[in-house]
Amino acid sequence: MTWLITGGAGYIGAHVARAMAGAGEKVVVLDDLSAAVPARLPSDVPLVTGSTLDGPRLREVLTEHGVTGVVHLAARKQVAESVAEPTRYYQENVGGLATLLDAMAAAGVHRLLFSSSAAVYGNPDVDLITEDTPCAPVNPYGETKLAGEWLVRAAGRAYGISTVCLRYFNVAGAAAPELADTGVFNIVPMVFDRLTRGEAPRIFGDDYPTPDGTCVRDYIHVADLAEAHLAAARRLAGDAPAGDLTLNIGRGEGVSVRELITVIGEVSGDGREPVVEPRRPGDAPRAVASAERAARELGWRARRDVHEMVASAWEGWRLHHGK
Ligand SMILES: O=c1ccn([C@@H]2O[C@H](COP(=O)(O)OP(=O)(O)O[C@H]3O[C@H](CO)[C@@H](O)[C@H](O)[C@H]3O)[C@@H](O)[C@H]2O)c(=O)[nH]1
Repeated sequence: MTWLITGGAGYIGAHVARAMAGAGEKVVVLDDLSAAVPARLPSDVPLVTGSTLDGPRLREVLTEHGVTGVVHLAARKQVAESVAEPTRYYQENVGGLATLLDAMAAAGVHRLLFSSSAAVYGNPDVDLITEDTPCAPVNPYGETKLAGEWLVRAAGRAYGISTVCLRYFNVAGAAAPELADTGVFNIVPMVFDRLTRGEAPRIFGDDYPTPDGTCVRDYIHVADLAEAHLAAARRLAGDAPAGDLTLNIGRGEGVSVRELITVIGEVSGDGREPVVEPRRPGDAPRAVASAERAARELGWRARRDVHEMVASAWEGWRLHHGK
């Protein structure tokens, strides 16, 4: 197998590229460098600069590198931006995927791993979200991921492509400091940012129907997530056809905002009391995966806990922000 990883120079992509290359898989990365740190990639992984919207370029890369499977992560992923610029999200996330699927069909590539999101579920009122929980996304970002899954399955049937869709829950941490997320869009870097400025962390609402009143999420270490990709890629490459698997990728364990901020205080040595602010529009009280199907289908389970996520993210934060 030779795997093309689209978006492979981004935060999650570089972890996947390293995990797959480190496990002996042959890997090529395609990235438009819009959110990339190319130095994240191992030196023996070729980096092709290009967009998944560019069909001729995609066909060229698939053919020239003898690609036999694709791990498609290239996408825009900010919820607020998707609300402000929905057409861009549909164009890049759904249009880019359609272009990629056409190129794969033309080049005879029959295996695809698609990066989806827990955002496809919206705000379901359940204790554990299974893959059969109805999908009802509440923002354009989640819609593009759900539409992407539909397209993946339809094209899989039409073109004979085996597919796996991985629905990531809340990704955090870093496998090495230089691989850390440089964006400040999710709770862990947002709290680090506040502490670095000498400000109290913010809790967006403490009147939710949860044990401590703050929102509960299923945080997953990006190194575990990368290992899930490796397991899924091997499943796709194996003799037993994968068909069209759809899997939650989480730990199956809920952690509240207040609990997470306590861990961040312990790790950073700055345990100042958070301030409670109004609820952030659109937040679900609880979003926790059932991780059973992934365990059954891939023999994969997350191994790293929240403390490890926060500690590794903090090392990366200190490297990038010179603290
Ligand atoms: O300073 C902060 C930042 C966040 N939060 C809360 O922390 C929780 C987690 O927030 P965030 O890290 O922004 O993640 P989510 O809103 O859960 O969304 C993430 O996780 C989803 C999958 O579960 C993905 O679809 C999204 O793209 C990704 O941003 C939410 O309840 C927020 O209200 C705070 O209380 N204070």
